[in-house]
Amino acid sequence: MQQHIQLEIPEHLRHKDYALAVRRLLDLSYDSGDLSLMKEATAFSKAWNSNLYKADAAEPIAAFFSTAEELLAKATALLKNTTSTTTSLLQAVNISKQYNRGVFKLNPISVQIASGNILGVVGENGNGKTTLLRCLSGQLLPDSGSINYSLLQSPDYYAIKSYVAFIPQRIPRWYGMLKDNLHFSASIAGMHGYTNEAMVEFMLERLNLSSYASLNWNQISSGYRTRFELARILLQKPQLLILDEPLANLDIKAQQTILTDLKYMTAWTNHPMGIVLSSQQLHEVEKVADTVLMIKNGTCINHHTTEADYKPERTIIEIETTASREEIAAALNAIEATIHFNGGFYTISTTAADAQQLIGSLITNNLPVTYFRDITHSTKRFF
Ligand SMILES: Nc1ncnc2c1ncn2[C@@H]1O[C@H](COP(=O)(O)OP(=O)(O)OP(=O)(O)O)[C@@H](O)[C@H]1O
Repeated sequence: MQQHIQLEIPEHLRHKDYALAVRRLLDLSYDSGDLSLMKEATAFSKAWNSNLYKADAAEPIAAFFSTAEELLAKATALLKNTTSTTTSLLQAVNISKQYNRGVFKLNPISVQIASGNILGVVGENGNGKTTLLRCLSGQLLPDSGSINYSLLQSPDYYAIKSYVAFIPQRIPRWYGMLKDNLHFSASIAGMHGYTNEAMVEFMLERLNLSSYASLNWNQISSGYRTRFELARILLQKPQLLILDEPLANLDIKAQQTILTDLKYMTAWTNHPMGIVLSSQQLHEVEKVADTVLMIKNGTCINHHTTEADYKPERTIIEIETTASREEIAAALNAIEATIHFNGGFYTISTTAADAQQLIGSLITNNLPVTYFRDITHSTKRFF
């Protein structure tokens, strides 16, 4: 369970996870709903990112801690007694889709999405992830089945468009200065004057985009384009955010940052939201998704919440090692297991031991293991 944010921040400070503490203070200020506090938190984060709180490389100066504590106290006093509750946002039952051209068919799939939750849709290229996401976002009409947008009284095209935001893999280009586009979007969402200014500055800082705000589309990489689009969409406060392959253009560090940020964002009490994202990065998605749906050739082959309801019969691990198959088998001793090699790593599967016993056996026998992962509960076991 996610710790209450105002209790979490002192822990981050104590453990010297300063950058995370600053990001969470921004979240806390947003939850307070107080614009002037958000402005203060934004200024604090900007000062941090400009190294103004670092006299030398080692530790931040005292003003960093006093400002952080002051912001924390102000936000805590302002917070309404709200905890993020889970509300159903969308229920799709047996939706299917076939295009006029081609042979691809999305076979009947049912999904439910609630606020505060992330649904990860995983699968390899061309298996139907985008088709499903476009159906859920109202861009494609399914051939059969039904989609209920739970909080919408009359789900016409415009109502669905403001309820569900869809960020495609290839984002249409923006014209002009990036921050001007954000001010424009905020004003369409009804934010003017001081509110518009404060919200755009906040969103830029929260997504670590402030130093790129005066650039234009051609001057930023595709990873930053995704983040700018995310900032633009968040200013419109959709109930449901659907992202198609948001990790595709990001390096591994940026992938992890955006996934944790998305997880934090679903817990914003000031703007509760559900998220659906598609990806081929199964391992990364599993770390943050509450539910993972795997699609193969247009069919959902696995749909599970991660993962109390799944009782595995076999233990499955994958390892990377320079040892041979024979050496692995010898190191496993009496544990009867099947060993597969895919050219990169070995997959070991057994009903006779748990993951600790397997890896314990390999390590005790001095096998040089450079990577290990227990995939017993992972969707990866279906690959
Ligand atoms: N408008 C269309 N008309 C005909 N076929 C289409 C159309 N859009 C997609 N397809 C086909 O449907 C199949 C599934 O495509 P889809 O984009 O949903 O898969 P995906 O899992 O998102 O793949 P990727 O990861 O490559 O984006 C593919 O074979 C694709 O060529």
